[in-house]
Amino acid sequence: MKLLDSINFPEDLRKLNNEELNILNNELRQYIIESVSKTGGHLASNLGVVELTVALHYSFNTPIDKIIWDVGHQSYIHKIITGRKEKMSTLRQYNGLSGFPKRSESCYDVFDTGHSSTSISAAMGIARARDLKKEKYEVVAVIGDGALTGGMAFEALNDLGRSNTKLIIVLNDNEMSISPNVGGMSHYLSVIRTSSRYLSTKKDIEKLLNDMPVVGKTIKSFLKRTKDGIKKMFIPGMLFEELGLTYMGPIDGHNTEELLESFKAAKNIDGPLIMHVITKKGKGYKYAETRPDEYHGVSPFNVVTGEGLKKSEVPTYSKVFGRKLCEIAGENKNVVAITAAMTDGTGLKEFSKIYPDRIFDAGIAEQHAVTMAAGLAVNGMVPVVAVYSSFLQRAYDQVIHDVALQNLHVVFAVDRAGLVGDDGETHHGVFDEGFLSQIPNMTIMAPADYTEFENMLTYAINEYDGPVAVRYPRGNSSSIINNSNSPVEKGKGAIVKEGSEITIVCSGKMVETAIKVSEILEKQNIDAEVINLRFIKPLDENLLNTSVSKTKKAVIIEESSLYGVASLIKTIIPDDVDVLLKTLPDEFIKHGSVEELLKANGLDEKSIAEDIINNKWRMQ
Ligand SMILES: Cc1ncc(C[n+]2csc(CCOP(=O)(O)OP(=O)(O)O)c2C)c(N)n1
Ligand SMILES: CC(=O)[C@@H](O)[C@H](O)COP(=O)(O)O
Ligand SMILES: [Mg+2]
Repeated sequence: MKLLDSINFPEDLRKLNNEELNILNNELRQYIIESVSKTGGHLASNLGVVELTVALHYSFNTPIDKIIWDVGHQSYIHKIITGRKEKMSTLRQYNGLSGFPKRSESCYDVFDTGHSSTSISAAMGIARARDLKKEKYEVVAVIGDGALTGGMAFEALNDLGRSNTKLIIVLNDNEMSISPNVGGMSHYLSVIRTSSRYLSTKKDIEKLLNDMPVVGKTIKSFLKRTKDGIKKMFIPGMLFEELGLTYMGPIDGHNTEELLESFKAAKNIDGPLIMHVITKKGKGYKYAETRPDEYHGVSPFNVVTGEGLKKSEVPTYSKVFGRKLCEIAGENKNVVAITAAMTDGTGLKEFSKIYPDRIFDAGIAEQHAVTMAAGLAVNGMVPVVAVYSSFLQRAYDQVIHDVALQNLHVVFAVDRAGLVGDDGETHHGVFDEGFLSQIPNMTIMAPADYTEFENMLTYAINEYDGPVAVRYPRGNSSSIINNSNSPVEKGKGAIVKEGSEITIVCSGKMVETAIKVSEILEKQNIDAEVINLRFIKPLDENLLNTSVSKTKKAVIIEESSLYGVASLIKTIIPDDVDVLLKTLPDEFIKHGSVEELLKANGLDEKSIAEDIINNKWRMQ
């Protein structure tokens, strides 16, 4: 019988003594390794917060006291001990548990997260509402050192510091973002981490200073001159103190006793407090401990060897992007790459090794990354911003205000465009076609295969001048599309398959789907023409209207939100043409495999063909 068998909710935890808690922590760690080895997910981050999560739910009266998890990828332990242990086998699967906190899943999930650096702002809102309603409970934001590099976190700290709002921030510092953390804040935290003194509160410091035997004239005059100056020498976290928060730490995030004592002390400190907790990402699993970046997000793996169970020889779009950018940068010395803490995910690892001086990791700071790119462009460089579609949402005004308005040549490599699958609503890249199309001066391309992808990257970087985006999906593709090697010309699409009865309009990954649809239709003696837009903006209106004027029926297929480019295309098709829109609905798409989600939303080739055959047409 394992202790974990009797643990389902936090009240079960609170019956345990410290020794039992330590046993439970070990059992939880093994449980997570086994479970995530089957489902995949965010392993290293969760291994690093086992003791922290148990101590939080032990110390705070959840769900009355509220815990907000920044990003939320590290909330698996939280989910296990808040009634969802048995459901962990459904993690990130269609109709299963989300990989992030979801209010719809549990009252213990206080705020939905997924994108970084939102927890302090959300916690402040929750705490301010508490105070306005004269309610009494603790509000705790758990934020990682990576997430703390996000601009929103600084905005919230600035507001919090002088607000005197009772709020506890637990800074989970493991020196890692997905890759090793970067930036001045990360350096500042490392200075504190390495400080030999474990000073738990400011009061201890003042006691230390008052009891300090005053030795030597210099120290005495120095003491007299500025007590704060001495504090700066001794007290870690003065940056936070000067912002108006009480700093506690550094605290050993794997020492349950120290955590419990610290949380107990924290409850008695008025106003905003930041607890600097030191943890190890990947703790307790040797592969994840030694390679926390590789084990940040994992597919199902063999626990003994640490090896992934699924291996594909076909390179991903990200891999093809990184390889092509290295080639282009070898000839074009003005090319620089920019990432917002996603070097590995965007395929820039090779680039960072070959051109270490020509890549800039902004931290989890997409807004800064985009405007820095604008600065690089205005001063003669050709910046390539590699960014996931959903994370680019964070920098929408920067794209408009700092890049497009000045018509600067910034290249956006928009990765994870379209459904991403397991990460769900917060991470699907289904809005970028819409939100980028609306921006004047913006040009948008979507490759249908790797040949087209590489040609579009070369065109965007070396031939084009102005704001330009190339959007491409998560994962890999082995499709080879007819005409994909024809020269890239601004606003020019291509006919992939001639037909006479129906025009199928599509771009990117959907071109392969459209070809499969046309093959199903052919068996029903329906002759379809397939148009590969290639350019989402500007659209090839001539090609489009020539084809639809011939067939008088158009099916527009886009793996984007309904009110994206498909709706735009519909407005330029003549009124006498029947139009069928096959897009994602105007709602947030949950998690699941991409195949399941496409099918669930009628975007698999069979569903599209059936709609056409069943004549689900809709006049303008
Ligand atoms: C706006 C945004 N940009 C990028 C990401 C991708 N991302 C997810 S977790 C992560 C690193 C988080 O580091 P940290 O907060 O230190 O958490 P840890 O994994 O170390 O526990 C990043 C960059 C994101 N979720 N949101
Ligand atoms: C939690 C987070 O936002 C990232 O870890 C994201 O899950 C990475 O996505 P990919 O797995 O598509 O790189
Ligand atoms: Mg971290």
